[in-house]
Amino acid sequence: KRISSSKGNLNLPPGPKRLPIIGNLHQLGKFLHTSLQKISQEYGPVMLLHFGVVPVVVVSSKEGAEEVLKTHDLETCGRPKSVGIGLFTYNFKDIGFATYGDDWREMRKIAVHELFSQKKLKSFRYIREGESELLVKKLSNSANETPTSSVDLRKVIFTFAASIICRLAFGQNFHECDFVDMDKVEELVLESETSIGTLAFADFFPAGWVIDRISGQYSKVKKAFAKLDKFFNHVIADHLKTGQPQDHSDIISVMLDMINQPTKAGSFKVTEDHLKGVMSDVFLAGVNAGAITMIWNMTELARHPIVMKKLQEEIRAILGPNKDRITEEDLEKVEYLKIVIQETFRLHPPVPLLLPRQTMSDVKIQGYNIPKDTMLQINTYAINRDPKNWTNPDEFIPERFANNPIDIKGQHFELLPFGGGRRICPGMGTGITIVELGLLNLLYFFDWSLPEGTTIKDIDMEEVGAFVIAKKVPLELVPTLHRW
Ligand code: HEM
Repeated sequence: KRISSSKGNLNLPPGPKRLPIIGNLHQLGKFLHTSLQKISQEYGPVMLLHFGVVPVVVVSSKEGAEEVLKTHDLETCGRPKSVGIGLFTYNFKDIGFATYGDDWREMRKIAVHELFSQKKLKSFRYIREGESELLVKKLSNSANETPTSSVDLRKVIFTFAASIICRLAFGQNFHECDFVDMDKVEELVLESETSIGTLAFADFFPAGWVIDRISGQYSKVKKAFAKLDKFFNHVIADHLKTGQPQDHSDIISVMLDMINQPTKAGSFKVTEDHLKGVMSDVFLAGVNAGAITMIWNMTELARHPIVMKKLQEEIRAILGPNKDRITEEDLEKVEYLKIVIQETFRLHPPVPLLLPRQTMSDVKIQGYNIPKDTMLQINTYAINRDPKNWTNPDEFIPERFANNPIDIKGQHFELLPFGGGRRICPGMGTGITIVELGLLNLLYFFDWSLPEGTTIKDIDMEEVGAFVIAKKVPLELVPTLHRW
């Protein structure tokens, strides 16, 4: 659908000139968030581009984000239907890419009730604390090796995040499970994420599907999806095998029950696609974003030894020496850790463009007319580094958040790592707890150094990803058990 100002007197946002068919695709580099940040520095905080023939309005200011996510939340909380995304979302039957409406509302309600409510958050505490102890045990073994060697923190952290998410959402204890190799879980997540990126982008090329098939991309994508789908089938089969229909202990059992229940004509009917759609969201969004957040935190700390030292001294002074284990009560005490995480979210928002929105009626954003059915992207990466909002925006300075009311919960539009409005991340509480608990364990029990012969300059900061942006090169650090 084209948007043009020729009909009526629409005050459309400015934007770079586009070419026929490909629109502005040729002006976009490898990463959308950084390319769009650069273009917005020339064309302003609300601009109109064309991805192929699809018009896209990009918002890169705090004020614009507030207008979209607060003032016009209801008019803008649709999701564009990218054909490619349909595969991994089981035909948009998930939560993240579901069209705004009754299905989305029902699915989100089930997820909040079964996964994210305060009650569930409390009752899953033993899972998170237990997995943290395993994390410490595993790293202690590496730290005790002589000569000392570095660990691949990406692997360790992904396994930690995946074990927690899969136990609380899928009721699956991966340490005792024979159908998934925990050491390869990060491969499964990252392959799927890359595939989703390929698919989402292929949509914008007029002959995208054809090009993809020729280049072999599509077969890779299909393989990644088949692996993920097989994993979900195993989890479901496992639930049916142990089948205790009255035991509503996890979201899978609850949804399986709903699938089998008769429903009144016209009312919402849960199907296997809905179940797998939610599994896909939880597994990919939950594991990936949480693990990546922890990795970026450890990366920035490794690059800033003074901050690392201050943080570890503070944590150890507050918690006291020789603790056997960290509990979630400890999280309340470690203020400096919270602001380090906040500053890392600012510099490395794991989902820099949030998920795309779509206007459901004509709206005005920052005085510009945005017609119905227009795709909207909020560039939080650009907002997070906007000198109008932050001094020395490219520097890692956690102290900027000390005695500062700005938080990450969607009410402060200059910092939106979990998005905002009605499509705000429902896993925010779970995500924050996993990240804080994992980092607190890593930082209380271990001292960290760079592998021998390397310096801070060798830490590679290159990014990779589509919707979720990760550190490309795994982070290798040497753990040493802290001696009191
Ligand atoms: C540090 C961890 C996490 C970060 C940074 C994060 C970030 C985000 C962001 C930015 C969005 C898009 C919000 C928007 O469009 O305004 C989102 C949506 C979503 N996230 Fe998260 N997330 C995290 C953890 C989780 C976890 C642990 C889960 C589930 C287990 C989860 C499930 C979802 C779902 C289902 C949506 C779609 C919501 C909707 O469209 O209604 N996320 N997340």
